[in-house]
Amino acid sequence: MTESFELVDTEDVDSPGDEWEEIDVADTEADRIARRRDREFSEFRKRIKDADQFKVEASVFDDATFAALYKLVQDGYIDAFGGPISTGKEANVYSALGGETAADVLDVDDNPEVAVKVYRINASDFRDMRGYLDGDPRFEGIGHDKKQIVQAWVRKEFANLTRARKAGVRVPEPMAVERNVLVMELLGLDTGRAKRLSEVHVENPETAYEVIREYMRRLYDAGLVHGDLSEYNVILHGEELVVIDLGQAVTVHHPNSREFLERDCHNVAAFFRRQGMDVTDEDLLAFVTDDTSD
Ligand SMILES: Nc1ncnc2c1ncn2[C@@H]1O[C@H](COP(=O)(O)OP(=O)(O)OP(=O)(O)O)[C@@H](O)[C@H]1O
Repeated sequence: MTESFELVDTEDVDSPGDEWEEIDVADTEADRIARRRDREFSEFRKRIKDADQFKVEASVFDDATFAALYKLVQDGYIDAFGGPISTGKEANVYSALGGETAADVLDVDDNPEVAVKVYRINASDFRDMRGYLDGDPRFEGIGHDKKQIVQAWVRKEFANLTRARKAGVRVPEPMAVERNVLVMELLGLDTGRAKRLSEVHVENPETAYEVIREYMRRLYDAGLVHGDLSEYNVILHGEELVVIDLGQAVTVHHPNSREFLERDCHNVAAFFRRQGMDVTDEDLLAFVTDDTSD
């Protein structure tokens, strides 16, 4: 059997002319850029690993975390890394010198110091995290892949901080989120490590209580419940009380939001009872939900 084929005029055949050369050139340029990026990235990784205060922690970062940090440096949120502030179960918090973009966000002239919260994908208890994302319309359709869950969690913390600020609750100003890394305003700078409410002597507990219950009410009016509020997640920043750790905060749509709110009220009221105040969990709950009969 003979194969049949159609003869075509050579002029109709694409010639390996300009077009092909162009493709070749573009390929080479892309390769060059990719090689340069790889080189810069490994230099960056080495620099972080060699940074004195960063040594131990950096050795536990995976490549994806390095890539996220690298992007944040490129985007001007981070200029130089400082030391660890806290090593938690799920995340470590570091201080860093912010870049130009960070200065723009905070509207300051000099590069500000920033807090960098790095969630550890492997160490995170993502099953527990998954539960907190349930019923949250902002994170519908999130699957069960742990990397995705941790990243959704970090975006959720960023979104919660943004919403809380809009509602008039003093929380750290969120600046950027990249994969498992969150950059935010650094608190308690002048005094070294930021002090928690649990670590200080509260001279005027009445005022502190009024501020915190007002924050809780504003948060609730904005459709959020903190979910882990206590004297450990309120930081003293100068004269201000600042609420932190909004990763687990849920919207009021969450099936357990009422239970979380009651727990928050209990923790807060119990702390102020220990300061000698006559406050009840129920009164606080009624204040927050505006469910007062008077
Ligand atoms: N914006 C910030 N500025 C300064 N310090 C901060 C900031 N955010 C967090 N920290 C410090 O890091 C600690 C841990 O932060 P956070 O509670 O957000 O993380 P976490 O991983 O949930 O911690 P934990 O496992 O202890 O609950 C805080 O107690 C505080 O000392």
